Amino acid sequence: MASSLSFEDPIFSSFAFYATVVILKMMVMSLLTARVRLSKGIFANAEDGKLHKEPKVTTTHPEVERVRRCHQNDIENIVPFVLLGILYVLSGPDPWWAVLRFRVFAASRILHTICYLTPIPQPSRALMFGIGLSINVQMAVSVLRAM
Ligand SMILES: N[C@@H](CCC(=O)N[C@@H](CS)C(=O)NCC(=O)O)C(=O)O
Repeated sequence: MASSLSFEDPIFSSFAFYATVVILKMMVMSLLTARVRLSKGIFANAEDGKLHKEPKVTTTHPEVERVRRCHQNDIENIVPFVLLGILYVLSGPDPWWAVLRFRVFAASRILHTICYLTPIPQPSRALMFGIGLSINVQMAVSVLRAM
């Protein structure tokens, strides 16, 4: 049965919740990057460090770049999740599977960040990335099969 993009639709309502959770998580990465920059005095542009005691302008600091890569990885995976998720909801998926997919995706992205920033040895991060990617592929296949 087809679903609709209404909060009264339980599948869309679940999607909206988990999509918002992962979007907020992704937005937090900007704040984390700023925090690492300020604590280390590392800036991407000369004008950014004007108020810092000992500013250093570089785009190769390992800790700053790690947070930035983590943010970039979120963008590569969470943007497709949000776009595919809308199409997936409209394709009328099985509610149990749909909610499970949204939950597993959100958990995998939160754990991916923890693995990246801690850092926890591989293949933990690769596994979390793979789980999230697999959910996106599953939703894409469901959408194509609904045509
Ligand atoms: N753009 C990614 C594509 C592959 C990917 O996302 N791999 C996962 C698991 S190893 C990852 O966390 N990559 C680290 C990253 O994107 O910085 C990369 O360059 O690694």
